[in-house]
Amino acid sequence: MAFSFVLFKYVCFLFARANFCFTSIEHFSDNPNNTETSIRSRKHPPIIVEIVFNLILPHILPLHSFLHIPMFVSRHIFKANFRQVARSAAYATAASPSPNHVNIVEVGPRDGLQNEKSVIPPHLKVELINRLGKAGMTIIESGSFVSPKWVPQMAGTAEVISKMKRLHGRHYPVLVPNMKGLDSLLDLLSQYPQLSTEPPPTDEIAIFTAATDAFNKANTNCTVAESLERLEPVTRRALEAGLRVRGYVSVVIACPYSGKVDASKVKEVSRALLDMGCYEVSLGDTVGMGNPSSVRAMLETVMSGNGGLPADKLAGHFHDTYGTAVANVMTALDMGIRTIDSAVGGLGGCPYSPGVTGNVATEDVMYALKDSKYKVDGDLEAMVDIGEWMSQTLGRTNASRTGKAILARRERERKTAGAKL
Ligand SMILES: CC(C)(COP(=O)([O-])OP(=O)([O-])OC[C@H]1O[C@@H](n2cnc3c(N)ncnc32)[C@H](O)[C@@H]1OP(=O)([O-])[O-])[C@@H](O)C(=O)NCCC(=O)NCCSC(=O)C[C@@](C)(O)CC(=O)[O-]
Repeated sequence: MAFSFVLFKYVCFLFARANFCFTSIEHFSDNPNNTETSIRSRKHPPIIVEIVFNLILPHILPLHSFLHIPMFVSRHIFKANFRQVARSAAYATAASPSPNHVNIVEVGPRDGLQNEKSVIPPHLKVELINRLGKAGMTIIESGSFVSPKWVPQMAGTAEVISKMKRLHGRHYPVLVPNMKGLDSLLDLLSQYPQLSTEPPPTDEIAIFTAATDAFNKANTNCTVAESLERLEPVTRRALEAGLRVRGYVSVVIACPYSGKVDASKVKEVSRALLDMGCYEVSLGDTVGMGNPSSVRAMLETVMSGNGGLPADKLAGHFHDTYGTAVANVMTALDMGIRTIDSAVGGLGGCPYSPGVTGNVATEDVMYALKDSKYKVDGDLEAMVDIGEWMSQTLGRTNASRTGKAILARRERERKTAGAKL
């Protein structure tokens, strides 16, 4: 009997300690500069469980009880404060090991596939994401919680992100256009046990708007101002749920409906997204008409003058319609930007920009930065294999110049080796 009593006391104590550790993780993860722990700490036990285990039981069975009251109080005070901080301060896309480390946001599974003619089965998307993770991609945009009536290719995202292999320390953002999309995502996340050692399906959403009303109406059926109004509560709720929020501004150079874009509008919309709580804004040359000179001019306007945005809050997102995407990436890097969106095999297009070709190929970016002062994560040879596999599977031409060159080199080497035998 006495033994059982002591055992019970220790179980209570251990539970309280575990709860305290868990609380500490949550405080830490709410620190916006920490990107690693947030995935394990979206929720905490119901308050009644805490009261029983942290306050009542330790007093009935007084063991380290002096610790529990301050723990309980601090937990509930700090929780609110850290959330405030999270909203206004900044995450980094990833903790960059050096000032010349370039973060690649691999957008192939989302931006790359959303414009395919046929609907791609979830298992194929899962396979693509798994291969990209294995090849060392650290941020993989994995799908969209948008209306399947608008973008049928993104249907099944919940299944994809539930089934893909989630690697620790990686991020798998998904696009969310409105509260309905966020509701669906949060519903899914609520099914994952809070103390699981498995990362949840995602810890990040991306919201999107544009620099022109015409494009935004075609893309999301509302003006830019209306979209910002719609996205503010979505962002707030996502941050409260412990998710990272990234923003996109489309058509930063040219709009397929209204022509040349005023860069000061790009600056204004980007600022609005950062003020809302986005940790970073990706500037999309959606139609791929930019060249180094227009990209530089746009970035100069966005980054300088009154309310200029810092380079570490911006990312470059270039489509390759005119073959200038790699040059535009180099221009953005030269201007201090260190996050680039790209898609394996140069997959992509945009459903609301007819004629637009894919994103800059990840392989081409990796090759362009090889032996330079810039460093990127990932295995180029493995990415070439993935780009070729995906292109063949989709029955499309591999759009990566580097991919094709490396495949040709391998073929030559294979023939030379065969001839020697
Ligand atoms: C924003 C809406 C929904 C407005 O579309 P809407 O028609 O105005 O919305 P609604 O609220 O009237 O709803 C219409 C129907 O959609 C449903 N619905 C509504 N929301 C959702 C949702 N989240 N998930 C699932 N279903 C949804 C809703 O329930 C309803 O269903 P019904 O009653 O008719 O059966 C729509 O315009 C939309 O989904 N647009 C998404 C477009 C898109 O995904 N574009 C591509 C991504 S952006 C991009 O590629 C650019 C980027 C980021 O890569 C950067 C660059 O290159 O520039």
